[in-house]
Amino acid sequence: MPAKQRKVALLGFRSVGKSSLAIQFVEGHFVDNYDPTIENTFVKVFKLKGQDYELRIVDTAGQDEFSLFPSHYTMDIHGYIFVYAITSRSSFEIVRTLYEKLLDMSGKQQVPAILVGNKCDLLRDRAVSIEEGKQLADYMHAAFFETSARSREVSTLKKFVCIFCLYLQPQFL
Ligand SMILES: Nc1nc2c(ncn2[C@@H]2O[C@H](COP(=O)(O)OP(=O)(O)OP(=O)(O)O)[C@@H](O)[C@H]2O)c(=O)[nH]1
Repeated sequence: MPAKQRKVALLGFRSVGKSSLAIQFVEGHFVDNYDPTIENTFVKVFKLKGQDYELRIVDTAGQDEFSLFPSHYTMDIHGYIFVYAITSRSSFEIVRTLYEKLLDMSGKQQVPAILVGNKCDLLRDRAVSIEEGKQLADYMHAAFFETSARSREVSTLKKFVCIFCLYLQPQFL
């Protein structure tokens, strides 16, 4: 059976750990230094329930409320991973704005999305509660996870990739 192609985009504020999550998932290591992304695509091929998948992860540049939402992210993407850092209130608040911009630009009422609260290894610096994360995820009709690229919560990363590969709603494909 040929590999199924899937493409997801990582969206969120600057420095929340989008690249770190992608690198941890695809290459299996943590990058300590901060190197702002312009745009990068990671590819991972793997088997899930007997089916081969070729997953492309588009790592986007950090966005804020003033950024113009790049229109090409509204096309040819199977699902979106919105990332904030649990240590940054502003990174959490920006997610709703980005999500609304995406809906507005794509003309859709809903998109397949996962909300990820990253940096959960920094519990002492927590600025966003799990409850708030869940509430935002409900608003977005998204699955919700807290994770850490640093402490290798790879099982969590696998979980959300599985969601995109197996359970995407046909109407969005
Ligand atoms: N403690 C901790 N630090 C992290 C984690 N994830 C990323 N970082 C650090 O946060 C900084 C930013 O990480 P990046 O992965 O470059 O963030 P980004 O969202 O891709 O940033 P932009 O390219 O600006 O959009 C780096 O110094 C990482 O080492 C995490 O889970 N825990």
